[in-house]
Amino acid sequence: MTALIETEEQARDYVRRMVDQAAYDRLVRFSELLLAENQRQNLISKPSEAQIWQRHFADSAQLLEHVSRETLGKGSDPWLDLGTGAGPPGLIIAVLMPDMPMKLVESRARRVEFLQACVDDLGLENCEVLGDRLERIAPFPASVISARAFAPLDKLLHLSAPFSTKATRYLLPKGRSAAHELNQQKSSIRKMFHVEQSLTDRDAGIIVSA
Ligand SMILES: C[S@@+](CC[C@H](N)C(=O)[O-])C[C@H]1O[C@@H](n2cnc3c(N)ncnc32)[C@H](O)[C@@H]1O
Repeated sequence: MTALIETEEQARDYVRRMVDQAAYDRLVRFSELLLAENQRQNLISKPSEAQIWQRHFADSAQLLEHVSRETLGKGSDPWLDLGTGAGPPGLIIAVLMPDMPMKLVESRARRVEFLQACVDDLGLENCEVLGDRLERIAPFPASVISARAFAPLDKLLHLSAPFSTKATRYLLPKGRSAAHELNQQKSSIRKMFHVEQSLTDRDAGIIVSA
């Protein structure tokens, strides 16, 4: 198992090892855009500004440990990220996997504007921002559904069900509540998911479908 990522330097190294120079440069540019916009709207917590690689970029990038990158890419059903907000994890994944069709759903207008400006600035042709509530978006089959800090697990599964197929992989960073949230579900749901250790927080987990 990859060692826990405990510092900004380790987080940068972890992400850097995953990407080529062009993608790494895009992430550096995105960090600048995010920090600048965080002065205008509340996108990420102030304490996390100094830990952007650990708390946001590596925390998002680690989701790729739980998918088969060989089977995802051009021609795949889209990866759907719910409630993308400031960008994590969907926009970071879009940078890391430039061939993967990404759809980022976000309902708040100022966040949608920011996400779209980032997509344009970074030239992310694989990435579409869907600026509406998830409930109002026409369903499509998603190869992966990710969501960080979006909704409680039962609500999340209910809202995302129209986008889910037998082949859909759920990747749900759930912080410290992961195991507890999963244990609260009925047994048919519990059997479909398990909890993976987060690499960026020893007490956090990622709920992953089988
Ligand atoms: C707490 S933020 C998390 C943002 C980001 N995923 C992160 O981890 O930093 C949750 C986001 O989900 C969006 N959201 C909540 N319910 C939504 C819905 N039904 N449809 C689309 N977006 C929604 C909110 O506007 C907000 O930006």
